[in-house]
Order: sequence, then structure tokens, then C-alpha cells
Amino acid sequence: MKIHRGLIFAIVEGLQHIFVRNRQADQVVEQLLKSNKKWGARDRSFIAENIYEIVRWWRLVKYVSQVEKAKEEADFVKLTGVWQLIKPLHLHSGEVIALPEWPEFAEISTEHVAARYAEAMEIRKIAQSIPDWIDELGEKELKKSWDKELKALNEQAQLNLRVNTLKSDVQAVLELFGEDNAAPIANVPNAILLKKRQNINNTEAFKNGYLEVQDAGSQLIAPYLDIQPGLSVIDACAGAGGKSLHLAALLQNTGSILAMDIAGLKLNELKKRAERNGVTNLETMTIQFDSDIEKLSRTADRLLLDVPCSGLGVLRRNPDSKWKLKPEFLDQIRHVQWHILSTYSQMVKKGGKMVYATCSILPSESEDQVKRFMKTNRKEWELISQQRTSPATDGFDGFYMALLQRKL
Ligand SMILES: C[S@@+](CC[C@H](N)C(=O)[O-])C[C@H]1O[C@@H](n2cnc3c(N)ncnc32)[C@H](O)[C@@H]1O
Repeated sequence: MKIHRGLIFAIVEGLQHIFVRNRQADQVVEQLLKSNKKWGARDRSFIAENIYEIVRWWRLVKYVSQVEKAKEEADFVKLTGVWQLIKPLHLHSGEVIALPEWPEFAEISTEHVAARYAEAMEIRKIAQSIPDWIDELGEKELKKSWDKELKALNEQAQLNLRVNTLKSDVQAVLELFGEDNAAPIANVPNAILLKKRQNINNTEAFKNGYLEVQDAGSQLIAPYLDIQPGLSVIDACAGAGGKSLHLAALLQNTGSILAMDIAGLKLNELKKRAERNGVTNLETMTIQFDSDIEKLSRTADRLLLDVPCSGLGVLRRNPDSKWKLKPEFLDQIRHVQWHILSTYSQMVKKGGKMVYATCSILPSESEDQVKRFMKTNRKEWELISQQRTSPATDGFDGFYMALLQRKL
């Protein structure tokens, strides 16, 4: 494939936004692609793919390029050029290419790149492109399985849909996308795998609320709460509502859902999504004080605690977060998780159930928090079951869920 200057500089612009201006990769890519209507579908996917790949393999590309800290435009051009050379080797895809003879690439020697790449492959944290502290933590917490999870977290995530059963069904959505392009996912009742990447938000099916984009692993969490029609459900960390919408569908629009969060803006987004999904049993509430929780003591048949976390189970989708995450944040978020689990659980009625969930592969954010909760609340609570999904073993994102019941 011929390398076009305009496309390389679009990638460079995107990377500068992410690494210099500290912006989120998905938002940067979305805005960049909107900014030039002349790019065709191939150009767009070239730009988006390269930005995500370079973000994912950032430490490796910097090592091979010998760029210590990327600051200037020239650094990003070099990194983008070097990635074009190592990509076919590293991802086993595409043909090996020669870089065009632009002055910006004059310094890059193919032989030197090949030698540095071979050297990098011997050092896991560089070959797998992960900060030292996450590599150490992963090994400490996951022991032998860290190696294979780390590799799986560097793969490109599949595109999964959840069919909204309030408005459509799996068969109808499969027919919309066609047999060649869509397939059901085993053991996840309303999940569909789309074989080709595409922008779902522009489709009529999405605009009509027939479907949502949601990883199949994430689709296991709402049903884990043992939902039956008529129940009163609280989703206490609802965010923009991926799981609230699923809960509404499982309730078949009966009973009630109270979607809560400390971030009111996210709940506003949830309201829009609920309308598109045809959800009629949902209210939202922004949490401001501890007393907001106390007032709801023992009111819920079911409580979902989809707590804030490191996101180390969803790095395939958000590869930039491994560079932005800091050890101090992880310590702080574990305290928040504990606060939520130990105080919000009061909202569950006697005999009611609660799911504690994270999108982290780390036991310290997941199993250990539940273990600690059970140690202090054994008289009142029973741990019914726990489940994990894993990028390495089932190909889903890395989620943890625990089902607990308040004794009668
Ligand atoms: C993992 S995200 C939720 C994702 C959401 N459930 C979904 O399925 O789309 C965690 C959420 O917890 C919220 N949060 C953080 N601290 C909180 C707190 N103390 N109480 C309630 N929500 C909190 C964050 O704003 C964020 O939206």
C-alpha cells in the first residue's frame, strides 16, 4: 500500500492530541475523522487503525524509534514511520513496506529498526508495551496467568451488539446485518458478533433503539442479578447506563429502575439512551450526599454496584488508559470501591440481592473487596457466586461479578 502524506500527518495530529494534550483516544479519532469529509472509507480506517495501534504499542514503538519522550511533531512523524515498518512483523498482517523518501523519514534506517525490534521482543514489558508498575502489579496479583492475559489485552476487541428485546429480537437484527456479517454469541442470549468493523451509531437500527454496542462479557452482568419482572432495582453507579438499559429490558419495562451516579452529565446521556431504547420504568438521581443513600435504606429488591475501577479488563477497547493510569489513582479507587460496597449495600431489602462488578482483571479491586465485605458482614449477607470473564480464555473483556444476598 502506498503511504500518503496527508494520512500520516492526520495520524500524527491525532497522536499529539492524545499524548501531548492528554485527550481521550476514542474522542480524538471521532473528531479527526469528522474534520475531513474528503477521506474515503479506506483512508478513515487507515487513520483510525494506526492511531489505536500506535497507542496500544506506544512503549514498543518508542523503544524501536529511540524516542525517549515524544514532544515535537517530528517525534510523532518518526514514531508513525517506524510503526509502518514494524507493523507487518508485529501484527503478522499486511506486506512489509519501504518508507517513502521524505525528509521527515531520512533518519529512519530499516536495518536499525529491525535490530531494535528483535531486541525489544526479549523484554516483556516492552514487547507487550506496558508500564513497569502495571507489569509488576499484574504479575503479583495474577501470577502465571498474567502473561496470557497481558497478551490478550493487546488484541483488537471484537465488535459486539446487545439486542434490545424491548424493541427487537436477535433473529431480526441478524437478518438486518446479514449472515455473512453477523453471528449470535454462544451462552450470551442477546449478544451478536459483528464480523466487520463499522460505525453502528449511523445505522437506522441503532437510531430506532433496536440495539446497543456492548461487549458480550458486560452483557453477563445484568442477568447475574437474577432479574424477574416487577422487581424494584437500583443501579447505583449507572453512568451513561449500558447496564441500566439491559436491566430495563430484562424487567420487560415493569417494576422500577433507579439509576444513580455522582456524575449528573452521564445520567443525562442515559435519559436520551433510555428514550431511544423505549424504556419507561427508569428514573435517575444524582448522588450528592451520603444521606441520599441512607434515605433509600432497604428499598431495593436488587442492587447493581458496577463500581468505578482501573479498567484493566477493558484495555483492548481503551488502550490509552494504560498510559494514563497512575498507582495513586488505583489506591484511591480501591477506597471508593470499598466505600460504595460497604455503605450502598444498605439499600438492599432483607432477602434482596446485590451484584458487585468491576471491569478489572485485578483481584484487589474485585474478589478481595468481596472477601473483605463477607468477613465483616457474614451474619447478614451470603455470597452466592462469583464469575469472571477473561480476554485470554473466552475472548470477552475482563469483567468480575459477585452475587450476594441479604439474609432474611
Ligand atoms: C464502571 S462505570 C459505570 C458504567 C455503567 N454502569 C455502564 O454500564 O455503562 C462506574 C461509574 O461509577 C460512578 N461513580 C464514581 N464514584 C461513585 C460514587 N461514589 N457513587 C456512585 N457512583 C460513582 C462513575 O461516575 C461511573 O459512571
